[in-house]
Amino acid sequence: NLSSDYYTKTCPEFEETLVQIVTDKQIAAPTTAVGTLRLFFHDCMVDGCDASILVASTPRKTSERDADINRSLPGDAFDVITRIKTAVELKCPNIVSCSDILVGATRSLISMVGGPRVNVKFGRKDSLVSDMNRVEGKLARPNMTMDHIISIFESSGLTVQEMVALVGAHTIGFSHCKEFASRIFNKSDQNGPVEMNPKYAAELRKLCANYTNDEQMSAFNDVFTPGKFDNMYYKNLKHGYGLLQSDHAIAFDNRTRSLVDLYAEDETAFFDAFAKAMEKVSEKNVKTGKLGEVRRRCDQYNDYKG
Ligand code: HEM
Ligand SMILES: [Ca+2]
Ligand SMILES: [Ca+2]
Repeated sequence: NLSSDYYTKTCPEFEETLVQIVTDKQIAAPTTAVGTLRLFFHDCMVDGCDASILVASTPRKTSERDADINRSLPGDAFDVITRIKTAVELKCPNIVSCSDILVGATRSLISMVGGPRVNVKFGRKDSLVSDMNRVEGKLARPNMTMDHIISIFESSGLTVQEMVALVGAHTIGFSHCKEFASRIFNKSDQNGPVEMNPKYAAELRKLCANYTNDEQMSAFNDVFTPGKFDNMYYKNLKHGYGLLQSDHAIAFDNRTRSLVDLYAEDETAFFDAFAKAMEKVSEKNVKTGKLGEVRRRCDQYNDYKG
């Protein structure tokens, strides 16, 4: 039921408005792209792309966005979606869903930071549910085993190949020190033939020396080209510049190594694979028809009584 011209008749200004706002926001706040890409991924892995992650908690119910793993999602990502929704509601009220806005914004931001053109379709409805308890087990964590991480992607219908391509998103953005502290402060989880580059590890120890007091401290996921969507992430892994334990591990696991080699050699192969996998993520399990609604506010269901 999704289509690329879903809003052509009902909201012809949707795309132009979205691109304008996304562009202004990314220039004013350059971390918008990374935050929005992660927000998209965390929405879509939990019950499909349905803006379940945008709903605010109420005194009665803690929503997805307050699940532990989602707490670090940056405000700028939520903000760009709110801005687009507000502008689009003025032009065509009650037509464009929040889930379509999140998907469209992510697509535009990826190409703004140098990534591939992703062809996304529209027509998703927004969820009638957002529950922090639905998040557990659907998103991988950096210190999980490769078996566990693969099984999480597979239970969402994603292959090992798609997983390796999607994690290439770590070519941009940051991770807080606590996400990789165990790797740099006690060498407990080095599990590849290549260890973390010692100079890199020393720099990270310096950066994160005070991380238990200063929880905001974070490092670039891709130390060489942190703001550019390219295939540098895969090149880094092979030389011990992977930041998270999970990043490092995919370069040396038998099931994933050859794909890392391919994407490190051939950026076009990575871009094609990333775009295809992202399209798949954006379409799986989406709600259409009566299974959802077009929210008037992205952070509230339409029947919200306060
Ligand atoms: C093995 C699977 C994955 C694991 C274990 C993982 C884990 C993480 C962690 C721990 C962070 C740091 C969060 C923080 O400290 O604020 C992060 C950041 C990020 N992740 Fe992943 N991730 C995975 C896959 C993905 C995928 C598939 C995507 C998107 C398609 C993605 C997109 C991002 C982005 C863009 C950031 C940077 C966010 C920012 O700078 O605000 N990740 N990831
Ligand atoms: Ca969702
Ligand atoms: Ca990069």
